Order: sequence, then C-alpha cells, then structure tokens
Amino acid sequence: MIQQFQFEELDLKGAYIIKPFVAKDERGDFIKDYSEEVFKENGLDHELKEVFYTSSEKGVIRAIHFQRVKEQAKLVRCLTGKIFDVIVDLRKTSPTFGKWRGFYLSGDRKESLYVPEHFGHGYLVIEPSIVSYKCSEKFYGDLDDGIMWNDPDLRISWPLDLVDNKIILSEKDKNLQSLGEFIGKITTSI
Ligand SMILES: Cc1cn([C@H]2C[C@H](O)[C@@H](COP(=O)(O)OP(=O)(O)O[C@H]3O[C@@H](C)C(=O)[C@@H](O)[C@H]3O)O2)c(=O)[nH]c1=O
Repeated sequence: MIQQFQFEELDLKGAYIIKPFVAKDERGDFIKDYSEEVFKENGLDHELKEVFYTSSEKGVIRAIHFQRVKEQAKLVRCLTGKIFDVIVDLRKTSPTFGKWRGFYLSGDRKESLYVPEHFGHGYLVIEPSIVSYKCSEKFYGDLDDGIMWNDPDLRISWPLDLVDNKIILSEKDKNLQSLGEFIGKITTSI
C-alpha cells in the first residue's frame, strides 16, 4: 500500500495538515515526511535549518512558544504516542489573529502539522510521546518567547480530562506572558 503526500490548508491561512508518503508492506512502514521538492510543488518553501526531538510524559504541556525576529516555521510530527497540538495565529494583520486551533497528532496517524512563521505553537501530551520538529530557522535563545498555556483571552480548550487533570509544566512555562501583554509589545508590520 502506498500513500502519497497530501496537503490540507487550514482556515488559519498558511498552516497545513500534511499526510506523509507511506509505503506499507509485510516488514512495516517506510515513511517520508519531508521533501523539499514536493513541499515546493504544494506552495511551501520550507528551508530546513534544524531538526530536533522532544520526549515527554503524559500530562506535559509545552506552552505556546515562538521565536521573535528570526521567525521559525516548523513541521511538527508526533513519531510515537499521542498529543493535542495547538497553533495560534499571532499575525496582527491576519483576519484570524489571536485564534487557536487544536489537532490530535499521533504515531498511528503519522500526520504533520505545518506551523508557519508568526504562529505560536504548543501541545498537551496524552500518551508518552516523541515529537519531531523540522525548523526553517535556527534557535536563538535570546529570541525565544511564549504565551501562557491558560491565557484568559485565548481560552484554549485543552482536553485535560484525558490526562486526569494532572499537568507538568517547565519553570519557564509557569511564568510566560499573556496574549494581551504580547500584543502590547508587537512592533512588526505582519
Ligand atoms: C527549542 C530549543 C531549545 N534549546 C534548549 C534551551 C533549553 O536549555 C532546553 C529546553 O528548551 P525549552 O524548555 O524551550 O524546550 P520546549 O519547552 O520543549 O520548547 C519547545 O516547545 C515547543 C512547543 C515548540 O514549538 C518548540 O519550538 C520549542 O519552543 O533546550 C535548544 O538548544 N535549541 C532549541 O531549538
């Protein structure tokens, strides 16, 4: 069985759910989740600068992160386990500015989420998971930024019942700004 790449653009323009190429046979799966050429054919000029992985326990929330100035587009895939992945449109001129969308990503479904530049990104870990990121810009620690996971304006409906309401946050993520504070600091024209 062969499944070709499939790209579905979301209503937050520029963001996509992407089904990878999968060749399944009696040995298991062959999965290709990035091809510069195929991405270009589908309108995504995604230059690859860094790839990294996180492993997380059930209940971990990695909050709504982004990188200022040196904006990073990210192709995010849950390799094993299951997560509830959230993107937030932080482009102040966008009709969907300040809107969030959530998607279940899992090792079984194999889909990637394409997170464009000027978006926030975070997730809740439903089952112990390994998540991969293919980034269009390298990491700059001093430009690393984020918004609190439980922001009162964003009102993200995290499925906390699936983790028995027990969450694990980094010290950094316990002290992030609100969306309102972030908006007060926006200087870009995008
Ligand atoms: C993200 C990142 C972190 N680091 C370092 C900084 C720190 O010492 C350690 C852990 O970093 P953090 O606590 O920021 O990791 P984490 O909270 O997992 O941050 C990630 O969250 C998700 C939601 C994203 O979208 C990612 O882009 C990234 O922001 O790794 C790098 O060296 N390179 C990187 O690209």
